[in-house]
Amino acid sequence: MSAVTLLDVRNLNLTFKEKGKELSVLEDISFTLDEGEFLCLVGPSGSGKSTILRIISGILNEYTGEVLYKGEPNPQPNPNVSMVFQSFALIPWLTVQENIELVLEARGIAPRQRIRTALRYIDMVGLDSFEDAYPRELSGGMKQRVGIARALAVEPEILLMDEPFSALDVLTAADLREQVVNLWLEKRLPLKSVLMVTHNMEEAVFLADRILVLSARPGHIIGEISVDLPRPRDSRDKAFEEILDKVYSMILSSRIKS
Ligand SMILES: Nc1ncnc2c1ncn2[C@@H]1O[C@H](COP(=O)(O)OP(=O)(O)OP(=O)(O)O)[C@@H](O)[C@H]1O
Repeated sequence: MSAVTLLDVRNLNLTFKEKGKELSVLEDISFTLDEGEFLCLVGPSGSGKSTILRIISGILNEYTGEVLYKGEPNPQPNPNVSMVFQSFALIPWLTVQENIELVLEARGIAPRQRIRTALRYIDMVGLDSFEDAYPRELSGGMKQRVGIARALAVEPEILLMDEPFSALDVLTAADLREQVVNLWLEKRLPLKSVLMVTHNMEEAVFLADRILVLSARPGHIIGEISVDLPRPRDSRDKAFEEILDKVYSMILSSRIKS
């Protein structure tokens, strides 16, 4: 039985207009995200990776093309989609719990339920006893745990992640990567699929079922690589290295051609 397609992105084109100049950013981007899939988008800086996430999350809507969610036009915003940001995007004057409750309030969840849900997700990301801390009191890794808890607390089917680990030190990033993959694999949550943007090819091979490689701006998809490796993955395995080489070669060959 083939998997249900959650997102169907068709022929996205986007040109930003700034100070009378046109900047073509996305060129004919088409891909799908299936139920149960972890999909990574990699590509050079400026290739439009974040722009694709912003379109899917409904923040940007000046594109041409289509985004379908389960075969229907993607609602803007789509309550089944939430996002984790590279810069954490926490509100500095709110505590950990209040940061999470805020998104629940925006979704119309009643106060008591908000408290219960926020505490459950704070616990899930390993931050129990930090409910009352302010962002300034937290390390980068802890801030991103809050970012992840906040995104999961609205119980999305699709998690969008925009370079979520790139501002963290190597060990913290490795730890959080593993936790995210476990939360997704455990299937305890309504979360079905993840679409993640990263600069880090090794991270993509570690996490993804499938990697889409974007060209330099204007971004178009130059290739797709399936990562058919058992989990947990080890970057020192030969099969891992072979796939990583494929990703690098695809990016390098597109640079040589352009
Ligand atoms: N609102 C905007 N107005 C004008 N140009 C924009 C706007 N947002 C993004 N851009 C430009 O669009 C291009 C793509 O940006 P985007 O952030 O999507 O790329 P990216 O692949 O995510 O880059 P990076 O990996 O560096 O984060 C860049 O050249 C950026 O400067």
